Amino acid sequence: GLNVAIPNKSKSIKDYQNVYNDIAEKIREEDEFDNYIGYGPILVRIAWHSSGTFDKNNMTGGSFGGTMRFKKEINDPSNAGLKQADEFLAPIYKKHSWISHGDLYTLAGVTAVQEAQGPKIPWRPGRVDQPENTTPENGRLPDATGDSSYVRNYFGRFGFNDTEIVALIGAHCLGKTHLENSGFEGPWGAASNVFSNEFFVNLLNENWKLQKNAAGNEQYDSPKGYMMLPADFALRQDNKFLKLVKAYANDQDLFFNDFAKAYVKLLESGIHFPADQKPFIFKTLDEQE
Ligand code: HEM
Ligand SMILES: NC(=O)CCn1cnc2ccccc21
Repeated sequence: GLNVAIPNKSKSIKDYQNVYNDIAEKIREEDEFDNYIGYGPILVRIAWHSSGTFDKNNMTGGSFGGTMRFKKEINDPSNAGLKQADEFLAPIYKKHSWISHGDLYTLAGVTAVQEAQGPKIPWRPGRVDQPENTTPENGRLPDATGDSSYVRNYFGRFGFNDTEIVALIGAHCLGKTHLENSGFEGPWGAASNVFSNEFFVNLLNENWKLQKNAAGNEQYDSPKGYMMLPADFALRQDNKFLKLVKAYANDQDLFFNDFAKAYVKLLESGIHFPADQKPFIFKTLDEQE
């Protein structure tokens, strides 16, 4: 059924900014993680994967219940590598255990985008931890080998349109694929921890070659050592997606605005918030110097 947010009346934006700051400082502190990419990208991924189990057809899954904390969900093969994000957040939860896990995972994803110089992501608390038996079954996250109709159909389960789909996948400007996690590898070039429209610029401008990687999976590789998943490349292979890819490659502000809106919609999928609950917009560490 529909999940109704229950904001903690005793907590203000100050309390949540403190959690944001602890996450942001820990990201800065532990900068050597994953060959100096840092924890930002996998915090974005755990926020997306905890939300990405939502299914509007039966109103199950999504970020509300914080079920990523349970073995069944974190051990989903689609979540390979995300235990490191969960372990990163454990001391944050220990210090602020008044927060729900659903709010913590999504707030971490907001913090990571903003601290990577990305757009401001308005965020609302009120997710309530649900018991282990509400954990959705494995297999609700997308397949990296999908084509454009697979991708459009997959995100249709959330009610996302083409603009929201292309904008969201632009988060692949962050981090990298790891053979041991997903069976895809790269980029060998400097994977980025700065949020930008580079994913779209590379997708359009690089000289891509489809080839088998060391795990025997096909991926697109470029002479500069960049890579794209088949599901990434699918955005070039559909006219409506391609139009959006070009728009974002040529206008980073447009990408930032559309990404912020779609990311909020993703992180809040399946949740009803009180009409009068205004979102919080957090300051970055740099803005609080
Ligand atoms: C068609 C949809 C998508 C597919 C098939 C997909 C697939 C993947 C795969 C296979 C990886 C590599 C994981 C690893 O090997 O460590 C990855 C990483 C990542 N994904 Fe996606 N993804 C999709 C959509 C999204 C969305 C909507 C977001 C966020 C809004 C996102 C954010 C990320 C980030 C930040 C990483 C890098 C993680 C790291 O550096 O460890 N992805 N994705
Ligand atoms: N800069 C790169 O070539 C890596 C970009 N990239 C493409 N698809 C991706 C999927 C996840 C993380 C980074 C990804």
